[in-house]
Amino acid sequence: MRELELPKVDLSGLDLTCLNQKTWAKARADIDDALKHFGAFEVVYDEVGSELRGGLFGQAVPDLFAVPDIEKIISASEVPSHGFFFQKKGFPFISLKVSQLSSFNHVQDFSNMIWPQGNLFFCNMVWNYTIQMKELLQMIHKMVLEILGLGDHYSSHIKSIDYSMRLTNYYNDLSESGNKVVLPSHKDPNYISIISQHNIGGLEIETSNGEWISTNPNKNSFTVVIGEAFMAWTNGRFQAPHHRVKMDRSKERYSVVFSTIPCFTNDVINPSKELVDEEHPQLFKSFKYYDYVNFRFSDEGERHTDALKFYCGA
Ligand SMILES: O=C(O)CCC(=O)C(=O)O
Ligand SMILES: [Fe+2]
Repeated sequence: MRELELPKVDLSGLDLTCLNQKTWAKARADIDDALKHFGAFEVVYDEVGSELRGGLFGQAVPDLFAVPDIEKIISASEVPSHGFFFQKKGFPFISLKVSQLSSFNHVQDFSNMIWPQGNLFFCNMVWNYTIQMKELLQMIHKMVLEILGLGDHYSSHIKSIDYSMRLTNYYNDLSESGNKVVLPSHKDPNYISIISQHNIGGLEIETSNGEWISTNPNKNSFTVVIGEAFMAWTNGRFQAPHHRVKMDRSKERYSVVFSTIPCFTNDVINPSKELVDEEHPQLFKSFKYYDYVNFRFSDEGERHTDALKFYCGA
C-alpha cells in the first residue's frame, strides 16, 4: 500500500499582486482541499534560498544553542519580546521563542540579551527568514479568507496579526537508540504555523482517522499547520491537527516554527460572525489568546487532551 502523504502546494513565484491569476486560483483550490482533509499541507516556496536555509540552520541556530546556560539567560528575561523558553520533562529538546517580529529592533534586543557584544549574522538570518515567512503567511491567510468568502476582511485581519518564531534543538541522547517520539502529540495554539525541518525529518501529522502521516519536506518546502486559534476563529471550518516528532534519538536535529498569532494588545478570539449560523453553531466562546496560552502550558492545561474545548468549548 502506498504511504499516505500530505498534499503539496506550490506557491513559488506567487505574491499578493497575483490575485486574479489562474495559478492563484489553482493554488487556493489545492489549499482548500488539503486543509479540509488534513488541516495541513506541504508548501513549496523557492523564495527561501539555500543560502538563507544554510545560514540559519547551519550556523545561526546551532550558535544559539551552543551558548552555555541559554535557558537561564532566556528565563531571566522579563520582557515578552525577549523570548520564552520551553522544555518538557522526559523529552530531549529545548525550544526558544523570538516574538514581536514586526521590527528588526526586536530581533536585535533578543540577540543582545544573549550576545551583549552583538551578533549581526544571527540578526540578519532571523530577519531575512522573517521577511520571507511573513510574505508566505500573508499569502496563505489571504487565500484562506477567500476560501471562506471573507476575502474583503483581509486588511483588518492582517493588521490584527503578529508573528513569532520558535527555534528548537532536539539534542542527541545516546542512552537510547531507535525511532522514538521526541515531541509528544499536540496541537499548536496559534493561527497558522510554517514548520521547517533541517536535514533530519521526523514531523508527523495525524489524520482524522488516527493515522500518522510522515512529512517529506525537500530543500525548498515546508509544512503548514492550522492551530487552535484559527480553528476557533473559523468556527471549526478548519481543524487543527495533532502532530508530533518521531526520530532517531541518537541524532541531533533543529527545527524552526514560524507562526501567526493574535497581537498582544488585541487578542480576543471571536469566530467571524459570517461563519456562525443555524447550521454552524458557535463552537468556542470568545477567549483571550494569551490567557489561553498560559493555561495551555500550565500543569492543569497539560493534563487535558483537548485543552481548548475544556477552556472555552461552547
Ligand atoms: O520540530 C518540528 O518539526 C515540529 C515542532 C512542533 O510541532 C512545535 O514545536 O510545535
Ligand atoms: Fe507544533
